[in-house]
Amino acid sequence: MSLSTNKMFYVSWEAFHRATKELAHQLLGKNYTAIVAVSRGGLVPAAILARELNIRVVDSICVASYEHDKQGSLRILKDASIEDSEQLLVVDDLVDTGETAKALREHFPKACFVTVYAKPQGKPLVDHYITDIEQDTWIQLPWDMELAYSKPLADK
Ligand SMILES: O=P(O)(O)OC[C@H]1O[C@H](OP(=O)(O)OP(=O)(O)O)[C@H](O)[C@@H]1O
Ligand SMILES: O=c1[nH]c(=O)c2nc[nH]c2[nH]1
Ligand SMILES: [Mg+2]
Repeated sequence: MSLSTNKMFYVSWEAFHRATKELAHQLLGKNYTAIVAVSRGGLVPAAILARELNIRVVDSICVASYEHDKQGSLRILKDASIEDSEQLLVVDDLVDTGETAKALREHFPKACFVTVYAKPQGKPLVDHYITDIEQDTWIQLPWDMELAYSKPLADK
């Protein structure tokens, strides 16, 4: 979905860290040996999961999506050098329409695909996620925001 919605779900750094650690709990003991972060949004949860699961092999796949192009088209700007396997975790911050996840699943068919947030349309494409978000809601991630003064209610 696009940012034209006015329903927002604001995520603080702490909330993001807490949710990603919860994701790490779900994945603990499954013996994943490598991570591919889906850049850019997947870089932050990938670092947290790598630390919690003690995974030291971390790579990235850099993608760009086209809004006006046909559905499902995703350009790979830089591929990962890690081979697809059942021990590979592919990490993104969120799944929305599922187009990114769909393309990456085709790219890494054996891997486990995880996100922190999932909207209904994209949910069937992820193996693990933590928080459900409504389809018409925009997730405001902490790296896209800054602290700002807020007027008292009485002055608004
Ligand atoms: O399920 P979808 O509809 O495909 O949307 C999900 C993707 O969109 C966002 O990335 P974006 O393409 O905005 O780029 P970024 O990660 O570089 O910010 C997000 O990080 C996911 O990768
Ligand atoms: O920051 C973001 N929030 C979202 O809800 C979203 N959906 C796709 N891409 C997104 N980026
Ligand atoms: Mg992304």
